[in-house]
Amino acid sequence: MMQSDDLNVSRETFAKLEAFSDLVLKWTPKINLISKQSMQDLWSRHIVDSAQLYDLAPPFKRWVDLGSGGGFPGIVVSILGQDDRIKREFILVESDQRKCAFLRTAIRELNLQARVISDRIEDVPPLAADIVSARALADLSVLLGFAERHLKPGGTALFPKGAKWSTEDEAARTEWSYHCDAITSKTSPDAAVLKIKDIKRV
Ligand SMILES: C[S@@+](CC[C@H](N)C(=O)[O-])C[C@H]1O[C@@H](n2cnc3c(N)ncnc32)[C@H](O)[C@@H]1O
Repeated sequence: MMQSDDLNVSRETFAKLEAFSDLVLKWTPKINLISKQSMQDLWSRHIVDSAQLYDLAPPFKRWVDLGSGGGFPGIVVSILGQDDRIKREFILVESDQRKCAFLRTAIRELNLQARVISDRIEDVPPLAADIVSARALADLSVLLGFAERHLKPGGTALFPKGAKWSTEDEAARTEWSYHCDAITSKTSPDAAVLKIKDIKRV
C-alpha cells in the first residue's frame, strides 16, 4: 500500500490525494475519467505520474493545466501546491462540461485554490501563466501553440510524453524553436517529462 513518504508529502496532503482518488473511482463508471484498466493502478498510472510534474516546476504563482479531464495533473498539482504562506492559483481548462462538473466538485470538496474554465483552450483569452501543463492532450507541435498563447514571457511548459517523445520533438522543431530538457519519467523509463522554455514560431 502507498504511504505518504513514497510521495514525500505531509499526511494532510496525502489524505487529500486519497480523497481525490476516491472521487475519481466514484465518478469514473459514470463519466469515464480514466480507463477501466487503469482504475486498479490509479496511484502509479495517474497520481504519481502527475505529481512528478510538481517537483519539476520552478517557483510559480499561476499554474494553468490544459485539457485537465479527470484532474491529471491539474487537481493533483493543486493539492500539492496548497500552502497558506504562498498565494498560488491553479486554473484548469477543460471543454467537456461533465468533466468540468467533476473538477469543480473535487475543488469544492478538497477546498483547493483552483478554478475551472469550461471552454476550448483556443478560445480562452491568454492566461499569462508561469507554468502550463498538459497531459495526454495533443502532439507536441499543437501543445507548443497552446503554451505560446497561455504562458507569460519566461514561463515554463511541462508536458509528460510517452516513448515517442523524441520523434514528436523532431517534428515540432520544423515549426517551433524552444529550449527543451527531457527528464526521464518516474513511472516509465521510456517516457519523459518535457520541460520547455523560450517558445517561438520559426
Ligand atoms: C485524453 S484526455 C486527458 C485528460 C487528462 N489530462 C489526463 O491526463 O488524464 C484529453 C482531455 O482534453 C480535453 N480537451 C481536448 N481538446 C480540448 C480543447 N481544445 N480545449 C479544452 N479541452 C480539450 C478533453 O475533453 C479531455 O478531457
